[in-house]
Amino acid sequence: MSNKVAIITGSGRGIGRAIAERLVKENYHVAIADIDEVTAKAVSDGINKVRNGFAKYYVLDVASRQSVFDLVDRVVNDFGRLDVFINNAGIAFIDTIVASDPDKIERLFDVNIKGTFWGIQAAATQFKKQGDGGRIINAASLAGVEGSALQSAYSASKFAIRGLGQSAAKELASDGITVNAYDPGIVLTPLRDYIDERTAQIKGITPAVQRQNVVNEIALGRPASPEDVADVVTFLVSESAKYITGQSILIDGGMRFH
Ligand SMILES: NC(=O)C1=CN([C@@H]2O[C@H](COP(=O)(O)OP(=O)(O)OC[C@H]3O[C@@H](n4cnc5c(N)ncnc54)[C@H](O)[C@@H]3O)[C@@H](O)[C@H]2O)C=CC1
Ligand SMILES: CC(=O)C(C)=O
Repeated sequence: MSNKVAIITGSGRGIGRAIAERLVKENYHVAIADIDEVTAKAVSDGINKVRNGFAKYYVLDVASRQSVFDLVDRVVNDFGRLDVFINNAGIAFIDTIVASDPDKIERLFDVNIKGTFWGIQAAATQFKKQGDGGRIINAASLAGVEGSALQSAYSASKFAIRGLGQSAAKELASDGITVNAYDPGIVLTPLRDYIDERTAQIKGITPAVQRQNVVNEIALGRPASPEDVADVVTFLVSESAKYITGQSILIDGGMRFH
C-alpha cells in the first residue's frame, strides 16, 4: 500500500475528526480510533463515501495500554504500516481545586497523561520495527503552557504531555522519529461547550457571557475552528516539518489566560 497511514485517537468528533478528514485530503489512510463506536463509525463511513477504503474505525479506551498496542497491531494488519500517530483523545472536567473529585482526577490523568504515554510507546515500538522513522503528534493545550483557574487537573495533565513529548523527542530522534504537540486555545467543539457551561455554572453567569468573556481575550477576535487546528497538524506531518521536533505550537489566536 503506497499511501501513508495515520492513527488519530479521539477522532469520532471535534478536533480529531477534522484532523482525520484533512489527512485523507493529503492522501493518508486514517484509523478513526475512539471510545465512542457510534461517532467513530459515522466519521469513517463519511470518509469512505468520498474516498472508499481510506478510513477504518477502531473502538478503544486510550487509558488501556494493551488496547493502544492492539490498536497499532490492528492498523498495521489492515493498512500495511504506520507513519503518523496522533494522541488527540483527551477529557476535561471543570471544578475548584478544593472540590475536585479524586476519581475524576485519576480518570483524567489516566486518559490524558497515561493514554498519551501508551500512544508514544506503541507508535515508537512500531516505528523502530519499520526502521524508517515516523511522526508522533500530541494534543496539549494553552492550558498546558499557562495554568488556568477551575482547570487544575486538566492543566496539569497538559503540562505533563508537553514534558513527556519533549523527553520522547530527545530519546527517539536517533530513530528518525519526531515528536511534537499542538496547543490550542479556544476551539469550538463539544468539549469547549462543556467547559463554558460548567465554568459559567460555577461563576454564576450564563454560558453565553462566559463564552464572550473568553473570546474577548483572543487577539484575532474569534475562537479557532477544528479545521484551524487540522491545518497546523497537517504542517507537522508534512515533509516541510521533517527538521522540527520537541516543539509545541500555540494555536490560540494571540490569547493568554488572565
Ligand atoms: N476544544 C478546545 O478548546 C481544546 C481542546 N484541546 C485538546 O484537543 C483534544 C481534542 O479536543 P476536542 O476535540 O475539543 O474534544 P471532544 O470532547 O470534542 O472530542 C474528544 C474525542 O475523544 C474521544 N475520547 C474521549 N476519551 C477517550 C478515551 N479514553 N479513549 C478514546 N477516545 C476518547 C471522545 O469520544 C471524543 O470523540 C483533547 O486532547 C483536548 O484536551 C486542547 C485545547 C483546547
Ligand atoms: C479545553 C482547553 O484546553 C482550553 C484551553 O480551554
